[in-house]
Amino acid sequence: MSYKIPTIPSLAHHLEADLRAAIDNKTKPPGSLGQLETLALRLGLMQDTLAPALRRPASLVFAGDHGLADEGVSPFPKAVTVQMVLNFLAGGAAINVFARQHGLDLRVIDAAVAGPLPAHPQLLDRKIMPSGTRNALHGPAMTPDEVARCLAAGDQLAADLAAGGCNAVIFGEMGIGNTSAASLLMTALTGMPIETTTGRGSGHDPAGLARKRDILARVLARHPGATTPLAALAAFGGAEMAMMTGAMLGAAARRMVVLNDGFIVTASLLVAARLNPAVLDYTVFSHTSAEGAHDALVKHLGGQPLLALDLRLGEGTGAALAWPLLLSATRFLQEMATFETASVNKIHT
Ligand SMILES: Cc1cc2ncn([C@H]3O[C@H](COP(=O)(O)O)[C@@H](O)[C@H]3O)c2cc1C
Ligand SMILES: O=C(O)c1cccnc1
Repeated sequence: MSYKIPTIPSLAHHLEADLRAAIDNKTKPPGSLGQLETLALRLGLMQDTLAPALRRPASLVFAGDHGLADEGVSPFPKAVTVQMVLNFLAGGAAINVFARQHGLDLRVIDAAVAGPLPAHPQLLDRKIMPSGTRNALHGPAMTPDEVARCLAAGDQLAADLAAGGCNAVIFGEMGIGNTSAASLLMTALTGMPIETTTGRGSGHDPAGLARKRDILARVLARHPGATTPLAALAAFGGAEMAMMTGAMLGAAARRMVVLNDGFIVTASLLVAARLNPAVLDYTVFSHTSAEGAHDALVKHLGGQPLLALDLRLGEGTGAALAWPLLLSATRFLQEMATFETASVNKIHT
């Protein structure tokens, strides 16, 4: 299987002055809607229009298991991945609640969940590895071919969503052990030390965190050559992360908004940005996670998160919570009166 890194179109910079003027002509002091103005401008540049609009948003939870979870890098057992996927399908997880609240179409993508799953209208079977990734302490988590298949499946997912009229993707994930994969990718690709890139994940105590760091240092030492994006994905995984990387690049290639989430989604974005930095032109950073490394990674990528709610859940919950702010950005631009239409004085005479 070969995967071609997609070309991502440049932002519509020719519209920048007109968008700025449209925003400044609304009945408010210039700049007073702060980051919402920046968002409105960026959405116009992404969509190549003076009237950006968000259509058929999709909330995607990419799920996969990690062989490294067998080493105890997570305080929770591997089985929780499949159990949580069933919970998503039953509508009982946090992301289900927020997706319902905001009218978001929720889909779970099985990239590598260890265990059979029932057919379900919200479940997309894209299983690349039926038992999850391999244990990165003993060898590569994935083969280069498995990585390519994940990236291609992610791209196809973006293509299918675009064909259905969707122009905004809300990224989320589920996979016990995937904060470890995220930390390993971050260290391998940025050079930041394991102490900086590794946190409590789903809730380690200090002793558990020390053990996790020790294991991750041993994994890193096992893969000294894994410093390019594709080599790092193969060494550390996970399949759900590689699929997100492919879907992010595919979404940006189709001028869709990439709504980023917490630590694991951002590590997948780091890989995407190393493959094609233009993906960041289409990315909105939804929140800063309480997982300490997230802040450092967002800064590394130059992101400006909308929310800081001390979330440390994943699933796309931070992105779903930020969604109405994106809607507000498009709606003030569409619906607010201008100084002229509302006969409001613009300058002191
Ligand atoms: C019940 C439960 C629900 C979750 N939903 C998301 N995560 C989050 O925690 C996991 C990563 O943390 P670690 O690397 O420590 O395993 C991922 O599945 C992430 O989505 C959950 C974790 C648990 C336990
Ligand atoms: O930041 C996140 O998304 C996160 C942090 C800890 C555990 N799971 C997810």
